Amino acid sequence: MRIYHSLFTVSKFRTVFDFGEREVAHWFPGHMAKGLKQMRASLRKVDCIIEIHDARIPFSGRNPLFQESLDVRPHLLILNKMDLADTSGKQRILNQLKREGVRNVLYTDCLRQRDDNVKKIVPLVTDLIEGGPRFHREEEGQYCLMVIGVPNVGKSSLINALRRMNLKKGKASRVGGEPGITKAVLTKIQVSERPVMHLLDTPGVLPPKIESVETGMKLALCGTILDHLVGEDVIADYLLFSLNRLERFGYVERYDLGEPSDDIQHVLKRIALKLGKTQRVKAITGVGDVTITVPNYTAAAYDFIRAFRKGELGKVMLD
Ligand SMILES: Nc1nc2c(ncn2[C@@H]2O[C@H](COP(=O)(O)OP(=O)(O)OP(=O)(O)O)[C@@H](O)[C@H]2O)c(=O)[nH]1
Repeated sequence: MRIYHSLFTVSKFRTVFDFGEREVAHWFPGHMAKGLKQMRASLRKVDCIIEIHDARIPFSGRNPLFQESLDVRPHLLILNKMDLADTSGKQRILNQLKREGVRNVLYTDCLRQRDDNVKKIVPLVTDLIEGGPRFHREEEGQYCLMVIGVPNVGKSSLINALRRMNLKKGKASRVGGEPGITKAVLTKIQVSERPVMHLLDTPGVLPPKIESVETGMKLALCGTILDHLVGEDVIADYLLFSLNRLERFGYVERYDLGEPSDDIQHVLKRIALKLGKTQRVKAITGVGDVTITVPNYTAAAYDFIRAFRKGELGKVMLD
């Protein structure tokens, strides 16, 4: 990959992103918070909470709403999608998390067939549970875990990876439901024999905590908020801003741009032309109608965002 002169970075790129008058209040649809109450009820039956979040945003958007339940039980933070994250500053992140009281952290890639860190989860969780008092549940002799996190961070993928690795069979055997647990979290999946450990097979979906427009934009970039609520055009612009800020210039060659640019209209136009995403529109002129070809900016924005989410524009750390 070509190295672009850092002078370019200093002189031509925006140093701050103009978020305008955007309102984040509607970026998380209210109905998604509905599950929280249900989740709180089932948390009482849980010995360890596995919170999963996107490794590209270890701080942004994590929801502390369940924290009161955490006081009495161990908590493991899984930073997933590590294959998409720039983990060179891992120690800084672990230190900051520690200062915030988050001590148990594992990085995972749940799509990898055999991820060594996914393998570490059951032994680590066992240590955590056995190292602390199990209020109310001392008599049961079985451990129950719950996976929680904001949308699209890989909760289901983690559950599948745990099943794949620990059950050594394609499909998990289901164990009977318990009265008093809502239907949505009725099913438990065994993930370990010694000690007997179950996982509630329906993960808890938390609404992301969107404390600022920038947090919202990072969450959107990682696919945690529905794109259309934020707007693909502004997500694409924030992506361009972020790639330039992080000096991830893979997009320049991918889309034959020649040199980095900070102008999203210019970049999207080049993407559209490169990918053949153009539209023919009729224009009325003084001498009659003519058909002209114009770039499809929306389709180009989609491609740009999708390429980023697949890791094709390089690994990043957005926090
Ligand atoms: N690159 C990468 N992608 C992943 C990883 N884990 C999950 N994904 C992808 O992320 C997307 C979301 O994964 P899910 O497991 O459905 O996430 P979820 O948290 O259960 O999503 P919701 O049901 O929307 O709350 C899917 O496209 C997965 O293939 C990972 O470790 N790396």
